[in-house]
Amino acid sequence: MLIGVPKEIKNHEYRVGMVPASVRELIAHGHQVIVEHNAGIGIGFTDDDYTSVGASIRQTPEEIFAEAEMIVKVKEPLAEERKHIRDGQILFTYLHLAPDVPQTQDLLNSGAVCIAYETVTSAAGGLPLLAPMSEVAGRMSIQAGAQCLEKSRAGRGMLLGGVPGVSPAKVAIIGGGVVGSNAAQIAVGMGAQVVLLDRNIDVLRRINVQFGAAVETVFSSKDALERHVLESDLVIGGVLIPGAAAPKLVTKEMVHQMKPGAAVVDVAIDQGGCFETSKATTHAEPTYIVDDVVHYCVANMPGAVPHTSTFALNNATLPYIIALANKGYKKALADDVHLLNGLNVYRGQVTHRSVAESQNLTYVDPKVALGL
Ligand SMILES: NC(=O)C1=CN([C@@H]2O[C@H](COP(=O)(O)OP(=O)(O)OC[C@H]3O[C@@H](n4cnc5c(N)ncnc54)[C@H](O)[C@@H]3O)[C@@H](O)[C@H]2O)C=CC1
Ligand SMILES: CC(=O)C(=O)O
Ligand SMILES: [Mg+2]
Repeated sequence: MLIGVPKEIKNHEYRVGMVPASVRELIAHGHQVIVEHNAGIGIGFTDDDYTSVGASIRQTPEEIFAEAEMIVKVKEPLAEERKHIRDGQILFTYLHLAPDVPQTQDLLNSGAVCIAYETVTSAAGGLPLLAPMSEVAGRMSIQAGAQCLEKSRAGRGMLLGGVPGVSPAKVAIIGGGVVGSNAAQIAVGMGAQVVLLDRNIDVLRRINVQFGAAVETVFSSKDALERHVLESDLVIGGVLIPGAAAPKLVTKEMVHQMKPGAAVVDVAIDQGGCFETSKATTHAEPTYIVDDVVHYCVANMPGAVPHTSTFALNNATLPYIIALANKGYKKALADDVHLLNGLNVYRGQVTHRSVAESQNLTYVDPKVALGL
């Protein structure tokens, strides 16, 4: 198969879909790989690093999209990339379609086979291609939140861990999955007072086993959520209903009642965000203020640490890229129900139930769509 790796064009996005070591593996499997000029330069990989393992370089994204049978990316294709996606082409990347109507329409119109990293599942019940980036974003969320609490960012001017004789900041983490547990780890490490809310008791049990008394676990009723959000200096949003738009758990009124200079980091912004006041921001301008509350809502947080993130992501995606390339999409999807769960759009049809429901579109069972 001919596989194409374009350079990412989202604001301050320096990750790349495949590192040279992965390209080498695909070439060892008998495939061809074309890489856009300087696609890996943000993490120090030159064109020579790619050609030395057997890839060919193309100067423009147009050439990559025109030639490749499968496109391997990191972020969802932006409007100018979507113009190039072709009928029958495989697109393997994060998509986050539920809150993104224009992207969904363009992908439906393209006729492409669009497999979203974030809805691929695993036998263990997790989301193996989302997890590595959620680990990164969860850990970063506390770093970002700590900066938002600084006075220069319009924060309350509080140190997360306090100092002897002065209380630490209170951090509420909504959602105890991969983002939430990684955020808790860093917040505890920095000495904050940490409360974690989830609606799944098994998740709260796991957090309790992991952190003991260092993290207070709370069942996320409306009442408890409101109380802890209003009491906190920093609130992290890390909820997910796979494939669906994030539930708006923190209302405008709650934000209005938060302490002046408190901060929120809405990691779930890539699925639309779980604060009513959230709107996606970029690394160039990561924060804005609503009702004296600092909001950090960057939709590609791991892009800020592309070295760590690219390797973490590529370690997880490589086996699936190899399966798609070796078997072709039909057999790869037929053989692996977990990869099939990643199929969001198939040649003009929405094949993920939550995406379809989020946008009132007709859902077609992926097995029916593929004729399996
Ligand atoms: N902004 C960024 O750069 C990044 C964003 N993300 C996003 O972060 C979000 C969380 O991802 P993961 O931690 O991997 O998901 P996960 O599935 O591991 O955890 C989500 C948790 O949310 C909980 N939850 C769902 N509905 C809830 C509710 N109403 N109240 C309280 N808890 C609720 C679930 O029980 C689960 O424990 C996703 O939207 C993901 O796409 C992930 C990586 C990077
Ligand atoms: C998951 C995601 O949105 C990211 O890694 O950018
Ligand atoms: Mg206020």
